Amino acid sequence: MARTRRATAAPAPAATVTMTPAAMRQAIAEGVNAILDERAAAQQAQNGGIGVQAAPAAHYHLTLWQYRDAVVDLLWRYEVTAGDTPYTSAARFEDLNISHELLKGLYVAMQFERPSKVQSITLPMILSPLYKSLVAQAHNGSGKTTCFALGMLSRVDPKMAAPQAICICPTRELAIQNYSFILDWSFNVLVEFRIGDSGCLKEMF
Ligand SMILES: Nc1ncnc2c1ncn2[C@@H]1O[C@H](COP(=O)(O)OP(=O)(O)OP(=O)(O)O)[C@@H](O)[C@H]1O
Repeated sequence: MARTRRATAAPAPAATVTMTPAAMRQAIAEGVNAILDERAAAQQAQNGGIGVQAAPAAHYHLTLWQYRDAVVDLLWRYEVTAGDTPYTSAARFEDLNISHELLKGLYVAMQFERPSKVQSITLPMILSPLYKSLVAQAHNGSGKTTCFALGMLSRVDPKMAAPQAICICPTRELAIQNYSFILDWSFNVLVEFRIGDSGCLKEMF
């Protein structure tokens, strides 16, 4: 149901809009309010024209959570602005500055069809100039590992036989998990990966 309602209130397409974070927050608030207004109107119609009371804050947050997909979709429609550099979110992996080998890994080895939401927003920031630092937060299993793995691999030069990227993990288990993920999808990229501890780093450099 939320999807149908959202379609009627669709904002302008990404290509025409550049937004600051504040303007984006405002647009999200307006989008969510529009959804809530429609919902209240529908309830009012169901109640024979009797209006419903304004939602208390806790209820509003709960509703916002229920409509999180709508919020993310609204976010996704706009250009993402980081500092003074605007990035357009990517709908396809081909829209990104990634090599043929890495694309093949995504499509053939991993069988991904298109970027997840966190990927579509963060990958343009990681893969295009000015290559700014990025801190991203998203749900478990939303595709964050692919973001930083792609970021690392796309900046490595396979012709240079020297350590070029380090992925620091809080536990050895996570390091092993990331290692096997990267091995799986970068099967055709001529780069060597090692897993180790601080001693291993000394040895490598
Ligand atoms: N674009 C995509 N299309 C389809 N599947 C994907 C995509 N990106 C990631 N996945 C798959 O979704 C699963 C979770 O991805 P990933 O491990 O990158 O998420 P995560 O956000 O890092 O998870 P966690 O927070 O648990 O570390 C994996 O099986 C991965 O292969």
